[in-house]
Amino acid sequence: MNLAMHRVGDAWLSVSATTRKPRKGEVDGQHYFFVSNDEFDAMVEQDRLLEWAQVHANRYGTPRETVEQHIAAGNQVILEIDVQGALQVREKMPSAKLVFIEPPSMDVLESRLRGRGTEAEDVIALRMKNAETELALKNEYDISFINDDLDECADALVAYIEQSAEEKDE
Ligand SMILES: Nc1ncnc2c1ncn2[C@@H]1O[C@H](COP(=O)(O)OP(=O)(O)OP(=O)(O)O)[C@@H](O)[C@H]1O
Ligand SMILES: Nc1nc2c(ncn2[C@@H]2O[C@H](COP(=O)(O)O)[C@@H](O)[C@H]2O)c(=O)[nH]1
Repeated sequence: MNLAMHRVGDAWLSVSATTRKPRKGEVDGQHYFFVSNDEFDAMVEQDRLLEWAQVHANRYGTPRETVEQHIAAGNQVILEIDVQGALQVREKMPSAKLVFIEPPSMDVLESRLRGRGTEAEDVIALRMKNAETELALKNEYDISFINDDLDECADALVAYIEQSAEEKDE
């Protein structure tokens, strides 16, 4: 696996490994590293994942090596991960900032998931149930933003990342 991260402004976004099958248009190494169950098992056994979790019936994990290299170089790293993974990262890296991105309402989330047209009904139901569980853990996070207008939410996130970087440098 050729480990990669994407540059996002001044920060770096980690590409996760997953056992989920690619959706139409998803590219291996760009959206995720799409791996088999055996390959994921090997990454766990070799301690090559900073965190990992079973999310909506598949496994997802953050490759440790590139994240640690970027942090050692003084870069900011963004992980787009579920609540189980976020709490594992906080244990291992107490200075990590946890940002919860929440939908404007459960109805909006459901209509967005349906609108994507990539999940079967049973998977949409599972994602909705898990969203309730995740929302219940929102107070564990450092801050939360409502993802109503995408650009506004992205701007709020970028401003928080920049503010966190300034506080770290002080
Ligand atoms: N602000 C927004 N406005 C309109 N559509 C959005 C917005 N944010 C996300 N979407 C769309 O909603 C759908 C679900 O996105 P989301 O990232 O929440 O899904 P997910 O990755 O399945 O969920 P999760 O990360 O919580 O498991 C996608 O099709 C996405 O493009
Ligand atoms: N714990 C982790 N969760 C991750 C990781 N990469 C993604 N995710 C989360 O999985 C769900 C579903 O993603 P999808 O692409 O199938 O819609 C979502 O909540 C992601 O945040 C990871 O490396 N670790």
